[in-house]
Amino acid sequence: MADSLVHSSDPLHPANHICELCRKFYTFGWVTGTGGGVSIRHGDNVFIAPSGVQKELMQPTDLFVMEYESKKYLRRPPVLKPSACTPLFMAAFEKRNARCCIHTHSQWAVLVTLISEAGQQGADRNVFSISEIEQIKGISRGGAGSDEIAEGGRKIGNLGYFDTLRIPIIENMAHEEDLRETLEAAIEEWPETCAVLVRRHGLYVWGKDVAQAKTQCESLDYLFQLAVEMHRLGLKWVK
Ligand SMILES: CSC[C@@H](O)[C@@H](O)C(=O)COP(=O)(O)O
Ligand SMILES: [Zn+2]
Repeated sequence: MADSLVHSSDPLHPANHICELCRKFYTFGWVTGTGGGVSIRHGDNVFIAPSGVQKELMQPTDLFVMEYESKKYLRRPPVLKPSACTPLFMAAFEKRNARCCIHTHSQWAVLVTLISEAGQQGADRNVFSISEIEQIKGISRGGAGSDEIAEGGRKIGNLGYFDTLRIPIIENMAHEEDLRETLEAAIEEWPETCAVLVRRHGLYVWGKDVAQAKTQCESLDYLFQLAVEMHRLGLKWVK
């Protein structure tokens, strides 16, 4: 029974999808050296990678399956432990109703947290901000991604070219799971963000589905790399 939870010929089945995404993300330098990972909430269950493994070599049978409501594991591969990122993935699922959360160790993400820490791109060292770059339009307000205007007139959907993208930065801790409290606080404080940067560590980004989480992760990494190059050229991130 437990193995049937991860056996499917459908490439978009979460067990297959997580393995395929990690193989792809490895080529971007996002999940190398066992760092990073992907979790998908599908139906009543959450699919989670094991801890300390080469994410690019995972097989569907390596995955943990947790029942979302009860938080009970329906499938626990022998010997392995669930990813240390699990509490952080769950924070995105619980606080933003996300269906996919990606954690990268992107060097571009780390570099923008270091430049911000040095205060060389604006006074607030705990926020990455950038404006008037076309790729900003690839980022949703809060991981919603719809184009409607929410009740009460609060804009949702994606940011526009003339909007300033702001991503909160939290300080790294000795252990991944210790980041949960500050990550949750950042999600609460920044209702429009779909991501949180972890200083000297990487990025957590989520979406209403895998496609939105993936495309936002790609857009953010593009913006982080551009920001580093802009900094090198002495250009300001925010006009
Ligand atoms: C290179 S160790 C990286 C880990 O400490 C952590 O930051 C991470 O991203 C992956 O944790 P894991 O428990 O292996 O899924
Ligand atoms: Zn990490």
